[in-house]
Amino acid sequence: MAVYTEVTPAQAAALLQQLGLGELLELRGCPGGIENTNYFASVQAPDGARHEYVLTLFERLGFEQLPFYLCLMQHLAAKGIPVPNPAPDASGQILHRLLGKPAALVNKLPGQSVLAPHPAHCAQLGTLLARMHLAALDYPRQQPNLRGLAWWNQTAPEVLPHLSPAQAALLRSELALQNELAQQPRYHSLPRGPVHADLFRDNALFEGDRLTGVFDFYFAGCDTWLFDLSVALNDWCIDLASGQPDASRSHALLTAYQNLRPLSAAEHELLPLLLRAAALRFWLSRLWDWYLPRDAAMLVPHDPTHFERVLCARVAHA
Ligand SMILES: Nc1ncnc2c1ncn2[C@@H]1O[C@H](COP(=O)(O)OP(=O)(O)OP(=O)(O)O)[C@@H](O)[C@H]1O
Ligand SMILES: N[C@@H](CCO)C(=O)O
Repeated sequence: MAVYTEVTPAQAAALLQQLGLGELLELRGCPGGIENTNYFASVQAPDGARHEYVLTLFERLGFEQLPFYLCLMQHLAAKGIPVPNPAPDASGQILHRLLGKPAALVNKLPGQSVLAPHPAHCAQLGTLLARMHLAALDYPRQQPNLRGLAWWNQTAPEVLPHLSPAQAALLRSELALQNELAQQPRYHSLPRGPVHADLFRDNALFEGDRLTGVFDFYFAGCDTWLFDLSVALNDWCIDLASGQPDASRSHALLTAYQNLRPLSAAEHELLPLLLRAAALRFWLSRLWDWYLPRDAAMLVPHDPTHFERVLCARVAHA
């Protein structure tokens, strides 16, 4: 259960009152997630209707980074993209403070994650990803992807001492390749904008087979659209048992994405390298969580070897 900071019903009720949302009926600690404290809150609105919210206390992120993520969610929601919409107080503030920590209250999206997606699920995700990219084009705030190349370069030396010679060679050569790519004009020609950057299958919900929304924007940042697409392809379209890409799911996701936002010639050319970049990003972050846990009690690390296999598969297919 991801509750690192206990919130009492009275404390949650006071925040709901402050936001004018109504009376707290029930507060439940929320299972899943490794980064933040999450509670589900059932609320009776002043008009008597019952609404479900998610109360998040941010354990990793500070007050300075959060407006980028929360305002992006607000921007996308205002354009009809099914993402959680942070609730404002009377002065329009959507970043709150609870127990000294930054906090947000968002609507709870309906549905469940589909952890074994079929091509039809991937196609819906591809469509939504393209819609999000286009809808975020006029988002005015800037913040880099804080898990981008600069972070990879900074983090690699910390994890390298823990790796076997073969793993270290792979990490060094892939990092060198990405640093070289970042110098090239064709890389700088790629379209970019605010992107989710962590759109895994556990960050999307479906009701039956219908995609009802995506959430967890707390790794979002300005980066290439192709990187974001590659992150999604490396999760939704990979066979978890073998680490190998699944051709029919990849085709479905890419085709649906391109129906709304066709890839340029440079994007087609660079997709194999960005798939390697996206695999490297999550191999590195998982290695970092695995070997250098920030707080052992707080973090249940994901298995890094999965992304080592995905990276090897992407290198082999390149
Ligand atoms: N707006 C929402 N609507 C519905 N469910 C949500 C929403 N936000 C979070 N959840 C639920 O809470 C769980 C944890 O949320 P989330 O993944 O954001 O936590 P986290 O600690 O930031 O996770 P992660 O490990 O993915 O970084 C999700 O798996 C999901 O079930
Ligand atoms: N999606 C990340 C976790 C951070 O949200 C991973 O699977 O490594």
